[in-house]
Formats: sequence, C-alpha cells, structure tokens
Amino acid sequence: MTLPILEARGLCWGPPRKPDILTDISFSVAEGEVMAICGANGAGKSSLLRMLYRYVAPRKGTVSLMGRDIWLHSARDTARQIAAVLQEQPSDFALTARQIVALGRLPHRTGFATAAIRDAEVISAAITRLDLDRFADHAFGTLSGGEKQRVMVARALAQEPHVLILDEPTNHLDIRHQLELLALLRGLGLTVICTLHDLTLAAQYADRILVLSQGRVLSDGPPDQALSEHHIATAFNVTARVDRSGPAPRFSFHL
Ligand SMILES: Nc1ncnc2c1ncn2[C@@H]1O[C@H](COP(=O)(O)OP(=O)(O)OP(=O)(O)O)[C@@H](O)[C@H]1O
Repeated sequence: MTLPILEARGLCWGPPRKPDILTDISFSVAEGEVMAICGANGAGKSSLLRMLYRYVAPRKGTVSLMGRDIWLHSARDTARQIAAVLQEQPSDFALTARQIVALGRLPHRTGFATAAIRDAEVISAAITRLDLDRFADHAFGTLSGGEKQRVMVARALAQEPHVLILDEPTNHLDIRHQLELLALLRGLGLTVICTLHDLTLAAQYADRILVLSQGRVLSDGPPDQALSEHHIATAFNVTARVDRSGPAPRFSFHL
C-alpha cells in the first residue's frame, strides 16, 4: 500500500489555557488527492489547516508528512513540501506582484547563479499560470482582492510544493475566476487540501470532502456521501435538499 502523503492522527488543539476546539481529528490524504474541508463558521477549519502546514503544534496527536512527524522536519524542509495560501494577505504593499511571487522560492534558495536562472523561470511560469502577466510589475497594494488572491496562489506554486493547502481560496474571486482556480488546482497533479464554504464547488471539484462540526469530523468521503442532506443539516443547522439528477449536485437550503 502506498504511504499517505499527509496523515493526521488523533489531533486535538485549543488556544492556550482554553478547552480543546478541535477533538480527535484523524484522516490521511493520498498523493494527488484533492480534499475540501467544509463546515460552519467557527467549526475549526482554519485551526486544523494551521496544524497541517506546521504553523501550530497539536496539543495531542500527530501530523505526518510522508510518514514522518511534521515537527521532526525543519520549517524550511516543510516549506519545500507544503505551501499554504491563507486568508490574511501580506501587508508589504510596496512589493510588486512578481516580488511577492518570488518569495515562494525562499525555501529553495542555494546562492548558485544557475539556481537564480531557474528561480526566475519558475516565478514567470507561476505568474503566467495565474493569468497575472499584466499585473506582474504592479505594486501588490494596488491590486484588487481577486488579483491579490491569485498572486498568493502563484507564490504558493513558485514554492513547487507536493502539498498545497488553501484557506478559502475562492474568497474575493468572481465566478469565472473561482471556476478557473479550482480547475487549475485540480489539474496541478498536487495533493490539495482546501477549505471551501461553497458546497456546490466543493462537490464539483474535490475528490473527497471532510466535514467538520464543532471541532470534530462529522463525515469524510466522496462528495455524495460526505455532503448528504443529513450531514449538511447537522453541520450547518439548516434543512438541506440535494438534487443529484444533473451532472453536478444542486443544493438548496432552508432555515
Ligand atoms: N487563537 C485563538 N484564541 C481563541 N480562540 C480561537 C483561536 N483560534 C481560533 N479560535 C476559535 O476557535 C474556533 C474555530 O476557529 P476557526 O477559525 O478554526 O474556524 P473556521 O471553521 O475556520 O471558521 P470560519 O468559517 O468562520 O472561517 C472559533 O470559535 C474561534 O473563535
């Protein structure tokens, strides 16, 4: 059996001196799998991601990257394997979009001139892939919310990770850019873990969905199983109807 690329086992976490917010979270993600994490506001999605990209250590349990506890990897080694696109964006507004994307190369810096040439190629390719060529030399602070979001995804791609973790990547994006971004993420061949509020997009683009409810795993599986009417009702405290007669499921919700 192939080793999962990322594995969470028995994760618990809470803020200092406070009870656990996340309890006994376990799952494993296979190479190339696209996993969406869904759940109500405050369910613990961003807190879980912070443990997966080694920003916060779990109170209990482990996150393993290719079979090895992530805290036994250095921060730099982890950054060569895992890139994160967060909801918070950099405040260094004077940097250009290209300079922000170039920050993705930092974990790979060696100081050799040949590496500098390759770095420039990787940076340009990431900028083009996110359709940012015309903004590349604009100051980051002057870009729209959606353009900034695409710059942050380009920076993550420039990091050339095996695992890409994104917190609400479709925030700020118009419908076309939402679809383009999710199609791009699917087409990368990387392992992708992202939080998504839009259940239709999650069902359409993820191989697998993990639904969190009050800090616990409520369901984990292919979209039609994980996003059953019953699970949606429990996770979001709404009545849900799922019409699966078309090519993609259609959700309707009522209070
Ligand atoms: N450092 C912290 N100190 C205190 N409470 C925290 C801290 N971090 C998270 N929380 C609380 O933990 C809960 C889960 O937060 P988290 O941001 O992980 O939820 P989420 O599912 O990502 O929510 P949303 O959909 O609103 O982004 C929230 O009630 C939040 O207020």
